[in-house]
Amino acid sequence: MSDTLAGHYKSILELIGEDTSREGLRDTPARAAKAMQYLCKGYGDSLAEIVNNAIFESDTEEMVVVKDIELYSLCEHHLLPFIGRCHIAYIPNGKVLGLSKFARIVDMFARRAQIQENLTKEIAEAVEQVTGAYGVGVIIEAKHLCMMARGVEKQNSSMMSSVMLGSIRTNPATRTEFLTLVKMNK
Ligand SMILES: Nc1nc2c(ncn2[C@@H]2O[C@H](COP(=O)(O)OP(=O)(O)OP(=O)(O)O)[C@@H](O)[C@H]2O)c(=O)[nH]1
Ligand SMILES: [Zn+2]
Repeated sequence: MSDTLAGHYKSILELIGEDTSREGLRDTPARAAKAMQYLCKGYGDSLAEIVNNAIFESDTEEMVVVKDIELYSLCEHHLLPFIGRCHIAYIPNGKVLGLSKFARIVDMFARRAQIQENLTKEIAEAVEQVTGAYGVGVIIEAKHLCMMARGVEKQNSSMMSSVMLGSIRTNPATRTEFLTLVKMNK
């Protein structure tokens, strides 16, 4: 698979007018293949393996927020990176999830070809599925290289997307609490 991918990168380099035998490019097809496989490694992950049973009993029913989780993803339209931060809130229902697992869930879905809206939804649904929480909220703020380095070339615009599920969706006070906690200390 790696060799096939490297072969395709070699063809791409030739098609853009490069000389693939020059010293600087000799290992580039193999490197690029490895990098692309890394950027897309989320396809190989499963939620159960990622979570690794790190779910703990707890009687807290107060909102937990994990914010500013960096994310690197690939826009599925141009295969260019979009880069940003993800904020996740949930209201536990008898169980809390190991802290690092939120970042692992973000990576599992970000490390694929994505659009931001679907990424946001997939993270929210995974957190809901794993925790059985009363409510889940996910916000992503990201900058898309396809809008910065090419196309409309807008350097300062960013995209915000959100998905609220359960009580965070239906209870306006809870939703406001999440938004307030995300904005704190910014
Ligand atoms: N909604 C959404 N759109 C995205 C995302 N990433 C990239 N896009 C958009 O996908 C669209 C693809 O539009 P097309 O007209 O098919 O492609 P294009 O000619 O390369 O578009 P331009 O970027 O406008 O030059 C563009 O408007 C991109 O900005 C994303 O995560 N969410
Ligand atoms: Zn794009």
